[in-house]
Amino acid sequence: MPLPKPTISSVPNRKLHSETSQSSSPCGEVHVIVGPMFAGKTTTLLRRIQAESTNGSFQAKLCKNYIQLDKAIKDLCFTGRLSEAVGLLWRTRLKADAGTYALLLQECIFRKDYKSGRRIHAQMVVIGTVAVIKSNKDTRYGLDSIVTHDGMKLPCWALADLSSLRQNIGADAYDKLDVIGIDEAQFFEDLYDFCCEAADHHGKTVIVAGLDGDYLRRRFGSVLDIIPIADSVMKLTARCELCGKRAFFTLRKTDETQTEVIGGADVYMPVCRQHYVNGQVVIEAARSVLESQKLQCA
Ligand SMILES: Nc1ncnc2c1ncn2[C@@H]1O[C@H](COP(=O)(O)OP(=O)(O)O)[C@@H](O)[C@H]1O
Ligand SMILES: Cc1cn([C@H]2C[C@H](O)[C@@H](COP(=O)(O)O)O2)c(=O)[nH]c1=O
Repeated sequence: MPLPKPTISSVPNRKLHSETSQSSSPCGEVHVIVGPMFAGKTTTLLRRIQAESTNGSFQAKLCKNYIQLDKAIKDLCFTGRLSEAVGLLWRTRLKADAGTYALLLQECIFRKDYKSGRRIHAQMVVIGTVAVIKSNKDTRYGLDSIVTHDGMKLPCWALADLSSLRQNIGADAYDKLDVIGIDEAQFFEDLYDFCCEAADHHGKTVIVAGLDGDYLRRRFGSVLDIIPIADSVMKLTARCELCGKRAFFTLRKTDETQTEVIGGADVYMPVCRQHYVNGQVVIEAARSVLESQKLQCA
């Protein structure tokens, strides 16, 4: 006996853009990506954002013009003519469908064409697909982009707190958003409240990337607090800088003791358990030598 044809509404946990209004179907999703520094959290966040945009959680209205535009852009992308594809989108002043924007963005990132990427991202925010946010405490690569350790880059909103997103992009643009990506989540104090509201009441898919632990392996910010409200949790590992094994922890190389110290490979390195323990011993020893030298000088 043939199975009944699946309808859009039978697809679990997926919504059309028109269903995301706050009054009708408010259910969104929360996905959490954690791990030590250099584990690929930001890279995974960028990939998931692209995948979400292509998945069809948001659908632009299809009409003849859109279909032709999408096909033309895709053909240009697939034959490596990215700048022509971006130019075509601009000249026609039509909205492409979400998958096409995602493809363009992916191409821009892949070809390191950040100028076009910025324009595509701005357009995606306006038409209502995705907003990418990072903490404005992360000043390592400038404030207007999230950047991976190997140079992938995406324009973003650098905010002090998540509750200011709506005000920054405007209520209309916020309502149209389907996907919200948050990087450096450990620095946002209002992470829990924001994720609850955005996913439970505003129907957003929220993808969160951040450090679960600090350099002393203590919980960092509110990242662990959102595990109970998450649909999925992904714990990534890096490579231990000292032996190449899987690295679960981040070792701080300097003698600063405050929790928040912005930095990259100059200050931190990912390490396995063995080298974390050894490293802590070495750092403690160095610290006490320094302390005693300071006392002698005094
Ligand atoms: N020790 C390391 N282990 C794994 N990746 C590393 C390491 N050092 C540098 N990298 C680079 O960092 C990239 C991951 O960067 P990113 O996504 O920004 O990580 P995260 O956001 O978790 O800090 C990797 O693809 C790799 O090129
Ligand atoms: C371990 C640890 C890290 N930080 C800071 C250092 C960086 O600026 C970010 C993490 O960046 P990444 O994208 O995960 O590479 O957090 C800190 O302030 N305190 C710490 O203990």
